[in-house]
Amino acid sequence: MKKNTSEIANLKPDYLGFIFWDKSKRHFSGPMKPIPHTVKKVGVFVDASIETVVARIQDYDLLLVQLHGSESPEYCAQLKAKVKQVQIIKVFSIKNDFDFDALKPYESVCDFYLFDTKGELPGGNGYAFDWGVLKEYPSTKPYFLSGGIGLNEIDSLKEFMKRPEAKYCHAIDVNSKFEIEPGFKDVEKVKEFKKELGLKQ
Ligand SMILES: O=C(O)c1ccccc1N[C@@H]1O[C@H](COP(=O)(O)O)[C@@H](O)[C@H]1O
Repeated sequence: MKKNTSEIANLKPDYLGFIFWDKSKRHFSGPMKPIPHTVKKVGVFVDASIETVVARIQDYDLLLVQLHGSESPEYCAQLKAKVKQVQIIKVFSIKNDFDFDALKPYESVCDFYLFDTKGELPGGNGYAFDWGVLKEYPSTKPYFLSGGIGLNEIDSLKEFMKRPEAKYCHAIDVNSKFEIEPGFKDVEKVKEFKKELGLKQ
């Protein structure tokens, strides 16, 4: 599968994700080219064993892991105990509404939340959820906003960022809406996205 990770890394995003779920069209394996040291590497996993996650962290010097499956709070705590320096992003998928009580057991065992759209796949579904749901966000933990975000969402993103519920929005996560084909991103589109949002080029 063709990938242009280096070109995207050269745009200096804060984070760059590598998908280690082997059923994904974007599954990453093999050698990883060096990327700018300011770009934090994130490993994306779906119900992988702790041993597998630890092995990938060591293989690729991952600084964060993004857990897209039904990983329990105990799983997160065990993982954290093994790799203390690695930050954990626990993903929650939202359809029309969301019971924020589900976050409570994760408050002390992960570093970030990520809100994605519930779909057929555990991630990478390519469509957005109604961010209005986040009006009820009860936590002060920083979160990633994700799920089908593309150039068409620029205006609504700008509106969202003005709302109180965006206070703890730490990063905007993009994926399939910027692809020419799975795993191969459109560099010009990503540049445009950054420009439209007033982010450093
Ligand atoms: O992209 C995938 O194939 C994937 C598979 C399994 C788990 C997560 C995956 N992608 C992540 O999903 C979110 C949302 O992506 P999209 O914008 O809806 O395409 C993002 O964090 C991807 O890295």
